[in-house]
Amino acid sequence: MMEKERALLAGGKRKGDEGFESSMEELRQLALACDIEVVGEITQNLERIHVDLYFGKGKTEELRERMEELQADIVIFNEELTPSQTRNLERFLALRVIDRSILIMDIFARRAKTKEAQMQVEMARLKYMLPRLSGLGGSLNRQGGGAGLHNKGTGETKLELDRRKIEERIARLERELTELVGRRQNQRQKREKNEIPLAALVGYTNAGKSTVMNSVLKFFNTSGDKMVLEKDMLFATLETSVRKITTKENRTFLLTDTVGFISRLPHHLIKAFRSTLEEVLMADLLIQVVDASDADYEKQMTVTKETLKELGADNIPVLYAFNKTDKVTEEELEVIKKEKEGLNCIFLSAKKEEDIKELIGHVTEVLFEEDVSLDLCLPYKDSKWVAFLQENATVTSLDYGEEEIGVTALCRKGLYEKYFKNSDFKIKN
Ligand SMILES: Nc1nc2c(ncn2[C@@H]2O[C@H](COP(=O)(O)OP(=O)(O)OP(=O)(O)O)[C@@H](O)[C@H]2O)c(=O)[nH]1
Ligand SMILES: [Mg+2]
Repeated sequence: MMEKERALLAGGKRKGDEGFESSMEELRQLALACDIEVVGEITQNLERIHVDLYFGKGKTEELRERMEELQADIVIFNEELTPSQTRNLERFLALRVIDRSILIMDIFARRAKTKEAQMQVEMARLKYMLPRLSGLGGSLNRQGGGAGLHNKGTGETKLELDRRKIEERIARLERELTELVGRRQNQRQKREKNEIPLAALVGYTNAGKSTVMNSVLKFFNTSGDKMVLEKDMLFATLETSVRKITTKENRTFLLTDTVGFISRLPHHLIKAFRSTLEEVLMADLLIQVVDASDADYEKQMTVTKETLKELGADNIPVLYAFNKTDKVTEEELEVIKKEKEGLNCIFLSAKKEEDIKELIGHVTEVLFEEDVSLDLCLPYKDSKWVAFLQENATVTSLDYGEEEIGVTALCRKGLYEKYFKNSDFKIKN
């Protein structure tokens, strides 16, 4: 078996950064998920980040000593380092220096299963690498006899070549991704035409989105749609999956499971996954799943809110689903309830049938609140509209008369306006 890399974690705490300790713990989890052994941690209260080495000189010296002492192979910083910080630190420590972004991208790369997710991760990694290439170039130059970074040596030529190759690869990935996304948008347009409402499960990684999705499938679906992966690990889900849900009242909507968010998500990754998360932008309702049993749930809600904003999804109504209530005491629950008074929220355990039913009750209430009730008399030549309504609305009664078919149905406002409002149909009420 290959020996695991031994890592020292490093982080600087800025004034007022309440979530610092938990983000260090999260960094540890991220390292574990990358099969890295964490041998120690070094932190400091920082007034400001130093441009050249992240920490000040003294602390960096201490870092070097600690690494030697613990026989660490790498150091992992808790936030994204600039290309020059990485370069300077690697020179100073003579060891590999990585950061939180690399870990997250590495995990995404391991978990990506679909072609699209793999391409997105590759693109994020290449974009991260591009400005950092000169680091590699630097070492090439050193091999070539200590030439400086800006000298036109053989190293520089090689560097240019590498850079061009990467740029070409990025351009190609971008083209292919645009094509894929275009294809998906077509599917989406079809859906829009049908006016089936869409609710998206969003939230922090490991909050229980996929578990909620599976429970909904279990308790509401008869068509045996495929379950999604739920697991106690960071970023279990990397692609969005959409499933059709039909309630007892015969109301149909789409539910989508999405990639989880995390604090300090690498910027390139957000951009790369934006197309996947476009499902979220299309949603009529966001169900934000919150792990109520996590001491950091507040912070996680803030991060989710910020990420949604960055994606441009901050104008969609949100239903907050405080999950894992089976893991918290009555008292703790009361505190959260008081704290969140006034928010549109619901408390549940994803594993309890009655809770899931209540959740779906709320969801349908929001999704169908603007429904219009239709009462139509259709001549037999227009009977195809019966099938249309059966497919796209909730038909509540059908009456086959001698000349006409009487149909009553609940349909979405958009559907009503598009097909029925200004039509020649005889509308009863
Ligand atoms: N006790 C308890 N555990 C839960 C509940 N909901 C989810 N879990 C557990 O929490 C872990 C994470 O669940 P997932 O559904 O995979 O979380 P996720 O939000 O989809 O996570 P990512 O896909 O990584 O973003 C799993 O081990 C679940 O079994 C709940 O209501 N109660
Ligand atoms: Mg998931």
